Amino acid sequence: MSERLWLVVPAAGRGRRMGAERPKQYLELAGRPLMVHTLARLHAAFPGARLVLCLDSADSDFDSAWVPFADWRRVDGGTQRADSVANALAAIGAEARQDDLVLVHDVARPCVSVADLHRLHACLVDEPVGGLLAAPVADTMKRDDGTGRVAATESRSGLWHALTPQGFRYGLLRRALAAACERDMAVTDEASAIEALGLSPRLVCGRRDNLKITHPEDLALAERILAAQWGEAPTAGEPTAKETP
Ligand SMILES: Nc1ccn([C@@H]2O[C@H](COP(=O)(O)OP(=O)(O)OP(=O)(O)O)[C@@H](O)[C@H]2O)c(=O)n1
Ligand SMILES: C[C@](O)(CO)[C@H](O)COP(=O)(O)O
Repeated sequence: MSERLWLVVPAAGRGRRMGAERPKQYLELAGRPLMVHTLARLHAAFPGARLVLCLDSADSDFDSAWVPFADWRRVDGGTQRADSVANALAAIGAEARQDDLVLVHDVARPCVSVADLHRLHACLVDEPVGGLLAAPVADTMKRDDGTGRVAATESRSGLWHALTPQGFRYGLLRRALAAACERDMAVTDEASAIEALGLSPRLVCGRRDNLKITHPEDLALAERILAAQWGEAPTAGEPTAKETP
């Protein structure tokens, strides 16, 4: 299969659950804007990839000097995450081949390890359906009764947390997102759009510390994760040592 790799980074969210004065991708994390960490990790893993960065059209915080990729472009985000990703795919329609691999990674996941990125890519190179990084659920699962009390304990067997990146062939992913949009389906990740076509994306076991920064307390946790991954207090520059799980 083709070796051309596209990276789509949805970064057009407003960070409402974070409740900060600016979108969370611009908050400081270990001395740098959160987005810088995410882009640095992706670049460390795939320096020759082509990047498509989805940004809010009214974004005034972004600085193009943060982008380490030689081949990159900015596209406007959409109303939902899936709309941002669909815009990115439409923007590269004239260049992308149907079987090009597209990895979609949330800007809000700055702790993704280079080892996981490489493992996912290796698993997807000859995988026509595509797949995603995911982590098996480790806790006992409760269902609530709607009043704040437990209605039932659910089996965790076979349950996984969906992480990113999620990687699919360009043509398949574009078709899947268009079909989901036509059916007005709420898709919170790429895999669910592919599943709606009757296909089964591959689950690639990833590290649990590939945290999606969502709530205020996640920032401090992510700083500790980055420090542990680097094996030292975080400083400027590329994360290198102790990246392999
Ligand atoms: N219209 C949107 C909504 C989200 N995202 C991106 O999708 C990822 C996952 O979304 P989430 O964590 O929900 O981010 P926000 O939408 O920013 O957060 P919130 O839902 O709390 O507002 C983030 O990288 C976010 O920037 C996007 O590109 N376009
Ligand atoms: C894509 C994703 O990160 C997988 O866990 C997630 O679905 C996006 O988060 P959201 O909060 O639903 O936008």
